[in-house]
Amino acid sequence: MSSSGKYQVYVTRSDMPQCGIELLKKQCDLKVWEQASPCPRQELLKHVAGANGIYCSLTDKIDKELLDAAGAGLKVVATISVGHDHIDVQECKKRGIRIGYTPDVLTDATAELTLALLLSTSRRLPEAQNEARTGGWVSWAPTWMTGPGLAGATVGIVGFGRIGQAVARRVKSFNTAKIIYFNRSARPEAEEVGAIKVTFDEILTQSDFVICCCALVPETKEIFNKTAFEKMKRTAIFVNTSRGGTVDQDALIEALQNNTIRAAGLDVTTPEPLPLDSPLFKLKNCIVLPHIGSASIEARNTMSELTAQNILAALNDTKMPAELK
Ligand SMILES: O=CC(=O)O
Repeated sequence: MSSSGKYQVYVTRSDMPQCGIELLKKQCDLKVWEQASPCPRQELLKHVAGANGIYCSLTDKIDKELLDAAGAGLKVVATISVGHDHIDVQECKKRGIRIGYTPDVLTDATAELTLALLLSTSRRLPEAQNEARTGGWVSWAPTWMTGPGLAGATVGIVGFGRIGQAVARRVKSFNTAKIIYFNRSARPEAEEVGAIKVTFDEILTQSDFVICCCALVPETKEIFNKTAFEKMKRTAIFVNTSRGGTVDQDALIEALQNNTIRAAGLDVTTPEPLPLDSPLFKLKNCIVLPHIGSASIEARNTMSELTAQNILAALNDTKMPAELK
């Protein structure tokens, strides 16, 4: 606690949506990294000292070293993200530090972005816009700027949690022929959209569109590797809105360069930001977005409020609205 008798919360960047920050201010003393960019590691280690709560984002690595730097008074780490691969969950559990995250409230936004990326990639929107702007649009042409449609296609979804399901519901409205999914366990929600559980190999070999929506855990690290891309149809479109770590990126680059698959739409990469000299930026058959899956105004505001509510609940030893168990 600070000298005012209030809990101290460290906020790792200055541009967190204010609605959450205002909630916290009413009850806590806030220290905020002064820049609208990730707090550099050494600064972060210094600034978290004595904090009872940390409001962080997916760019902050919350590991043993950071927890040590915060000290024994730390009760809660709350991330403004649904993904939590940046947090050493076991280490937090061991120390009795509770973890807050933001499931559900970003599901629609992320599913919307996934569909936007899917359609932009298949129908080549950035390439087409570039042609229109730079004189490539000479006349309407029957085979120019064509790409595969979703109607009649088989769509494979890897990871059938909240976001995978929301993607499936949206995809279905495009009159797809079949939706298949790969997930650790069968999901009853699949029935609603007629999605069928298959093996990972079946996803690869049968899908016209392969969409990665799974969490990054040891079992999903680089599941999209050279072998996986080679099993996909040569006409397949690959979309990733989960984490860059699910993909062996060099293998993907090779698959795109050699037309082993048709195209890829990526909202996530390794590393982030993706260096400007990455071959991915040079490929016409690849769209790279800067990790904006949840970036609807509404979702980001709600995520910030939920992050604040998670912190307040943990500091008051009550039920957190979204605690990672
Ligand atoms: O990637 C975004 C999130 O995990 O919320």
